[in-house]
Amino acid sequence: MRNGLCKDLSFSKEDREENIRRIGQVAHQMVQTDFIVVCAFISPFRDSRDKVRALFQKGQFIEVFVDTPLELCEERDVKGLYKKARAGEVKEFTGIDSPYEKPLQPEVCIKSNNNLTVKESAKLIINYLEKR
Ligand SMILES: Nc1ncnc2c1ncn2[C@@H]1O[C@H](COP(=O)(O)OS(=O)(=O)O)[C@@H](OP(=O)(O)O)[C@H]1O
Ligand SMILES: Nc1ncnc2c1ncn2[C@@H]1O[C@H](COP(=O)(O)OP(=O)(O)O)[C@@H](O)[C@H]1O
Repeated sequence: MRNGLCKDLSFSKEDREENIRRIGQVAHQMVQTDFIVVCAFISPFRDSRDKVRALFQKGQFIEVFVDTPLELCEERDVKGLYKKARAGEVKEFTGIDSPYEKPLQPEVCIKSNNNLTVKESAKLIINYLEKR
């Protein structure tokens, strides 16, 4: 999305809101035509997530919170961006100088610091889908 449909957007609060709004609209259109859509975006603002949720029928929108402490994100630092953010080379970086509002009642919460493998974490989502 950020390479295409949203490439005009920055990481300011307003642009992140617009990013998630567009993503929600596209996902909604796709769900209308019977796609199952999986989105993995930071979506740091509760209000933006709730607005997307409101587009869908009850039970159609499943919020998965991958709950990872900042220290662990920084330890993993897969792309070296936390280091750059700490050095002031990347601005408005989530968790450093841009906020993240934790979901209050996500359908699924995956604690990423409890030594589960990626596969075991994914299984928690599958379990939720199978049970409902
Ligand atoms: N300042 C800043 N803050 C947060 N993230 C940043 C920033 N700059 C770049 N990136 C990279 O952009 C990807 C996250 O974009 P999202 O569209 O998910 O963000 S948001 O939902 O609009 O907040 C994510 O990339 P991927 O890991 O490739 O998904 C981030 O690493
Ligand atoms: N249990 C786990 N759950 C999720 N990611 C994990 C776990 N253990 C290690 N990792 C690693 O954490 C990193 C997550 O990075 P990334 O995919 O960039 O996440 P995000 O886009 O959500 O920030 C990957 O390198 C992944 O292998």
